Amino acid sequence: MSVPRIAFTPGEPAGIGPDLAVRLAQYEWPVAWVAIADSNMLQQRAAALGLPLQIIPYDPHQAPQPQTAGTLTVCHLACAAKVIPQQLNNANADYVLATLARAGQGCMTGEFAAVVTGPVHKGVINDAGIAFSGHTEFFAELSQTPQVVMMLATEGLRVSLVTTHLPLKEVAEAITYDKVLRVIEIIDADMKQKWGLAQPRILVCGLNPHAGEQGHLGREELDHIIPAIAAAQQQGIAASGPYPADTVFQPSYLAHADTVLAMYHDQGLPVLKYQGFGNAINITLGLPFIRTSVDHGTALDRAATANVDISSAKLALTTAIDMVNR
Ligand SMILES: NC(=O)c1ccc[n+]([C@@H]2O[C@H](COP(=O)([O-])OP(=O)(O)OC[C@H]3O[C@@H](n4cnc5c(N)ncnc54)[C@H](O)[C@@H]3O)[C@@H](O)[C@H]2O)c1
Ligand SMILES: N[C@H](C(=O)O)[C@H](O)COP(=O)(O)O
Repeated sequence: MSVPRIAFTPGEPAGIGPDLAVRLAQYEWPVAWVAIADSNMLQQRAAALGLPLQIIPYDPHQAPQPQTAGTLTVCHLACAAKVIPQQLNNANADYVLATLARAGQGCMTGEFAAVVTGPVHKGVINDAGIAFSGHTEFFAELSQTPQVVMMLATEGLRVSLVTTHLPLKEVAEAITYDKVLRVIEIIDADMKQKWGLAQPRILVCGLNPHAGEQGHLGREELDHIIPAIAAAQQQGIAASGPYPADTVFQPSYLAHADTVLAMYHDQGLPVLKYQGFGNAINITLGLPFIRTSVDHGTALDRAATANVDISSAKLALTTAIDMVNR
């Protein structure tokens, strides 16, 4: 059986992404994983951390081999400016996006079986004059996928989102029948495929307090969410709701859920991160390839220090491997 090859993008070079790459490389892995990054910058980070690192230049024509401890295969893309850990520099924004594009294109051609992403700094990319809201939207656009779904998962809880990185004042307008139904369909299909669940149970939140209180606190439930749930049910999908978001995150509801579908970022993710920050991952559903990610940001203050928890990065890589094998 051939060894899968998985791309890893460390993301923002001044943040902890390079630390994650160096520290993951201290372990053996049953797959070939290829860091798409500046190899000099990674070598410097290893030196700053006092860790051994043998960089192997990536050759796409060589048969993938399981990664041995202390080695890191690197597809070298050069940073535009010298990287100083903990100091953002918008001169490197294009470099960060080039690493994502290289990984996404490699996934689409079958060169990589999956991509695992480290954290990027959305602010510095926008400061460089490039409109960017997140990996989720970037990979959707790159692969010309009209709708994808952000899901974060930790032990005992998975939260999916209808809208992702959208200003709050635009959320209500974005909650439409078509969008909610399509998101439910993607979750159903992907959870069957990626987790092997026969009938994923999707608990759908309302948008408004108390799920709209029969229209007295907003009409999005009556006009869009309830009809979308009904249409999904007619297709045989185990979607239910809408549930008030302040009620649904309780053990009695979660016992009957494979995922909770929140309407917007900060309706669902604070609960997930309260439960599992550092031991959770982010997965993009609906893409034509597998993408998993860490659950945290660039943690600039910790770059090139010993105070970096790599649990989420490990989980993102092992989950990608499981998904590839499935
Ligand atoms: N996957 C991603 O690309 C991703 C995810 C979330 C946030 N971000 C971006 O990261 C930037 C900073 O965001 P933030 O400050 O809200 O969140 P953050 O996750 O970077 O930091 C929040 C807190 O958690 C700590 N922390 C984070 N990861 C850690 C780790 N692995 N080990 C130890 N401590 C850790 C940080 O030091 C900080 O105290 C923003 O630009 C945001 O957009 C990116
Ligand atoms: N919304 C994510 C979180 O809070 O963890 C994070 O911003 C990353 O999103 P992307 O995977 O789209 O970059």
